[in-house]
Amino acid sequence: MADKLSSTQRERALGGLNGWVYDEAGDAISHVFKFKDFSEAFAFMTRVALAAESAGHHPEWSNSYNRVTIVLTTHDAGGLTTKDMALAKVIDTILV
Ligand SMILES: C[C@H](O)[C@H](O)[C@H]1CNC2=NC(N)=NC(=O)C2=N1
Repeated sequence: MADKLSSTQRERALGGLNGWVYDEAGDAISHVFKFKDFSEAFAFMTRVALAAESAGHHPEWSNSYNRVTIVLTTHDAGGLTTKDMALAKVIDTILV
């Protein structure tokens, strides 16, 4: 199982991501994505779902019309790990 990140590791990893924010209470990172419409939002979710499944690491997320909120944390470890940072990086690349 992946180890929880130290605050130094976390800040360094966050610096390499695009627009993710740290939630201290949940020891998680989150990002609210906005799209043109539901179709675009759901297409994004489909791509993230496939990437998550192949990584064996899954987001907590919600969707409302053109908005997708993603929260990443590692349940098995009880907080943020490299798996969350790696999935966030993949999600960033899906967006471009
Ligand atoms: C057995 C399986 O790999 C684990 O249950 C994985 C699946 N996806 C997961 N996703 C997340 N976000 N946290 C986990 O601890 C986790 N565990």
